[in-house]
Amino acid sequence: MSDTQITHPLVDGPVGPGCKKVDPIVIADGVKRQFGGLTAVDVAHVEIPRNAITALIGPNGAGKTTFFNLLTGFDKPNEGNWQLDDQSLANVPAYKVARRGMVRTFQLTKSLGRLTVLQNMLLGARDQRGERFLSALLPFLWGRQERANVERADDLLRRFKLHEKREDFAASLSGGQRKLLEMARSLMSDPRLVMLDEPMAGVNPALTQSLLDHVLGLKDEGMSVLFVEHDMHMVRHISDWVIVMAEGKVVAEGPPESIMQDQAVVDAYLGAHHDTDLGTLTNQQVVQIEQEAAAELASTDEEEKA
Ligand SMILES: Nc1ncnc2c1ncn2[C@@H]1O[C@H](COP(=O)(O)OP(=O)(O)OP(=O)(O)O)[C@@H](O)[C@H]1O
Repeated sequence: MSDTQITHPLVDGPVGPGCKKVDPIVIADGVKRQFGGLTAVDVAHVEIPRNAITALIGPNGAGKTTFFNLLTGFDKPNEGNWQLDDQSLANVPAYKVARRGMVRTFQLTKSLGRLTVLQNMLLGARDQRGERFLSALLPFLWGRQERANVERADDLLRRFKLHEKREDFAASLSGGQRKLLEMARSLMSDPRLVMLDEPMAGVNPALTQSLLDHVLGLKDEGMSVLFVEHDMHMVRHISDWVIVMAEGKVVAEGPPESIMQDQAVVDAYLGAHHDTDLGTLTNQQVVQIEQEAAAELASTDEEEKA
């Protein structure tokens, strides 16, 4: 495949794995993470474009989540460097990475489910002055900050149509509403780069469009987005750029329309089933096909018994 011939407005030079971007927000070099004998991540060089929506895709076990965890300080690499704008983030703990503007959504776990929606939002605030020594001595500072945080939380909850649920336990939200809350919470700290981990997982079709619109809205507000997703519908429809990982490495990158045709991507995803159209087979369709097959089998069984 002649990657070297292709150019793109986001890219400085030829398009291909590890290509330089015109205006990168993140640059990572030589990032490696091993678990025992397994090399989960081995990224030689990758750049994330600014003010664009970038999808990180790849088969199960490709190292996407591990790479996410490394970039955001939730895990430590064996080696490697990366920076957000001019600031190196290697060995910076997760809470400081978030303060510097790179925020990842984190799942609404059981314990967070026992907090209200509003309390969850306040957990995402950048500057929890009430916890600081000086603020403990000067409680009026705390009060002012707290009010500002609640105001911001309320604004975001209105925007994400969760305001009526403000005082409800987060555990009572539907799968899609949880995803919206996770996204809204990440915006509490005014990030420059929002990292979304499988934003479509468990979201029913009624909320899909709303979620997609919210992600597009982040870009309109000047943020950059990096998301991990298996749902090819989402990847195809909202991403400006797609990075493909397999066996810990970046094996392809490019705009969605051309990446879906790329032989390395087809190989990584589909193995021998090359003639399946990657772009049209979404997770929901796979579930539907499986359900139809199960129903078909059940009815065949019934007929045989009769
Ligand atoms: N804490 C860990 N201990 C040992 N092995 C791990 C650990 N975390 C991840 N791995 C391994 O590292 C590899 C990459 O896993 P990772 O979860 O990053 O892949 P992924 O691309 O996100 O996969 P998926 O799409 O299934 O979520 C896998 O082989 C996985 O089993």
